[in-house]
Amino acid sequence: MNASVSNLNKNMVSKKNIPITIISGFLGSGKTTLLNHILTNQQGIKTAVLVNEFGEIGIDNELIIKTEEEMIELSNGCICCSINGELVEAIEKLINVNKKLDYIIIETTGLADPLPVAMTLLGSDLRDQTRLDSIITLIDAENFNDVALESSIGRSQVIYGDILLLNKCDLVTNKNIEETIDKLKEIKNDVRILKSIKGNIPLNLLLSVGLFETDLINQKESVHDHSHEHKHGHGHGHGHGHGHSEEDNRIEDFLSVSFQTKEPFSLRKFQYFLDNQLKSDVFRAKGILWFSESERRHVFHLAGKRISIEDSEWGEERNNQLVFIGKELDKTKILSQLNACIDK
Ligand SMILES: Nc1nc2c(ncn2[C@@H]2O[C@H](COP(=O)(O)OP(=O)(O)OP(=O)(O)O)[C@@H](O)[C@H]2O)c(=O)[nH]1
Repeated sequence: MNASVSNLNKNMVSKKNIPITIISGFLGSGKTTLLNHILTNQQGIKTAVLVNEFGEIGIDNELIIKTEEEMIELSNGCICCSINGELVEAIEKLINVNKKLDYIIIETTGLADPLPVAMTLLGSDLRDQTRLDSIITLIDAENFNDVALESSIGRSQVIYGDILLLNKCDLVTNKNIEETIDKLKEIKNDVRILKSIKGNIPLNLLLSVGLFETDLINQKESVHDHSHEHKHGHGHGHGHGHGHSEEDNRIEDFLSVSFQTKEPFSLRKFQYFLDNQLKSDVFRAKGILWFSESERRHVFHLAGKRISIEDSEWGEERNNQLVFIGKELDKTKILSQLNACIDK
C-alpha cells in the first residue's frame, strides 16, 4: 500500500467510533482471499478479525494469513441468526481488552445474510463504540449463476451490499463480466460495483468509506422482512430466518459435511475420489490435505467446478481436514469415500 493510502486510512479511522466492515458473499466467492489482501496491506492500522464458518470444523483459521492482528473464530452456529449474541460479546471483549483497536472486520459464512449481522451491531450497546462502515459483498464472476441467485441469501447479499466486488475477473471474458453486471443491476439498480482479481483493490476504496447508512436501516429492514415473508414465511429471532437447522448443519437447502483424520491420504486414492466420486452437487469444498507421498501441506479448494490445490509448509501438526458444501449431499457416502482415501 502506498503512503497516501495509509495516511488516508489513518486519518479516517481516527474518528471516535471504531469502524466495522462486514465481508459478505456467496460460497467460495473470495472473502478469505480479500481478507488476506486487507491484512497484508493494512499497515499501521490495528485490525481485529472475526470469522464465522459454515461446517463443523473451521478451515478458515488455517487459510487466513498469520499476522499480529487478533483473529476470533465464531463457531457453533450461524452469525446471522443463532450466534449474534456471541458476536456482540466477542466485539465488546475486543474493544475492552485492546484500547488501541482501529478497525474491525467481520467475515461471514457464504450462507449468511449480512443484514441481520448489521442489525445485531446497530441494535446493541456497540452502537456507541462502533460505526458500521460498509457491507462489502463479493461476487464470484465465474460462478454467479442460478445457484446463488435462486437462494434468497445470495440475493440478500447483493441487495444489502454497499459495495459489490465482482471478483475472479481473470477467469471470465469481458462479455461475461458485462452480463453479470447487468444481472446485478437487475437486482439492485444503483449499485457501486468494483471489479477485482483475488480481491486486489486499493484499500481506500474498501475501508473507511462510510457507505452504510444507518438511517436507511428501517427502510432496509422492512424490505427484508417483506421478501422473507414471501419466500419462507417463517422468520425467527429478528425476523431473519433462513431455513437453518444446526442439528444437521443445514442452511436453506445447503448441507455441510466435515471430515478430519490424523492419518495421511494416498495421493492416488484422493485423485480417484476427485476424478470419479466427487459429485457435481458439491458446490464448495475446502481443506488442508496431507499425502503420504508429500512433505508439503496442500490447500484444496473447489468453487463451482474449479478445483485448485496449492502447497505450503506444515506447522507443527499434520492432519487432513475437509469440508464439503452442497445441496442433497450423501453424507455417509462422502465420509466412506474419504475414509477409503486414507493410506493404509
Ligand atoms: N482465479 C482466481 N481465483 C480466486 C480469486 N479469488 C479467490 N480465488 C480462489 O477461489 C477459491 C475460494 O476463495 P476463498 O477466498 O476461500 O473464498 P471464500 O468466499 O472465503 O469461501 P467460503 O468462506 O468457503 O465461502 C480459492 O481457491 C481462491 O484462491 C480470483 O480473483 N481469481
